Amino acid sequence: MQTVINVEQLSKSYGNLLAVDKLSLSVKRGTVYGLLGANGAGKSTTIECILGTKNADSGTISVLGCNPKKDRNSLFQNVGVQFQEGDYQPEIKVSELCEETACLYEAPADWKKLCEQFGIGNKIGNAVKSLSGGERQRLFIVLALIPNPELVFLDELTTGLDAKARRDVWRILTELRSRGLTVFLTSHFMDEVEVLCDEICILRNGKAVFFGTVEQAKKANKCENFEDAYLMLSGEEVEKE
Ligand SMILES: Nc1ncnc2c1ncn2[C@@H]1O[C@H](COP(=O)(O)OP(=O)(O)OP(=O)(O)O)[C@@H](O)[C@H]1O
Repeated sequence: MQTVINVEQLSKSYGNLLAVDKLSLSVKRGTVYGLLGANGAGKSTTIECILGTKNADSGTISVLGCNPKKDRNSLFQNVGVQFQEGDYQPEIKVSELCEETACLYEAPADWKKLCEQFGIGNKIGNAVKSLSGGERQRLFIVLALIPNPELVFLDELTTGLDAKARRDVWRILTELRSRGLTVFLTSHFMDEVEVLCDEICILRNGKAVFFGTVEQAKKANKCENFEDAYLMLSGEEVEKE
């Protein structure tokens, strides 16, 4: 299977704080990869270094065969990114923001269809700022998918979504994966990780402490429940006696 993301020995510090410590990982095409860890573990910093929006101190990164620092244009066309809060004009409508985004890409997806799929089809005439938190979150996933990307980064995928919206997002992502999309996500919801992720990496204070599948994490820690295994590995809960 083709490798879509390859990270070798990535390190990044902020002053004295080592946020990412010699991290190496690789992601295969058509899979969902979960980067997990407690608040402050280094997930967003890793994603920003992979995207080239932050400078790593050391290490090598390849995304879709490109160097994210040097091949920005080619990556921009093929990679989608979900932002937590967008940088949009205050009065802009959903339709306008989608249209403006679609104009930036050579082969954009049908944004109206995406809005329908994500349950905000009836909101396209509304101002973005008037959307509820969960609706805005869904809009940001739509915006990430408008490029028709080969690879999409979804940071805190379903934070703020209600139960039905989360299930809908899972269903759509599973469908997109079956059509070859590669997904790199972070999530604090272990039920979501269990449903979606083919492989995971758990970070603890910037260091990778586990690579593998959800099943392997459970087995290695003798846990029936993945959240228990995750809490032990991530250091969010003291290990069992
Ligand atoms: N610009 C910055 N300047 C200084 N410290 C930073 C900066 N950005 C992040 N950090 C610190 O680096 C560490 C890793 O942060 P990062 O945002 O990567 O964590 P995270 O795993 O994404 O956390 P969360 O789950 O809360 O989003 C944290 O201790 C954070 O306070």
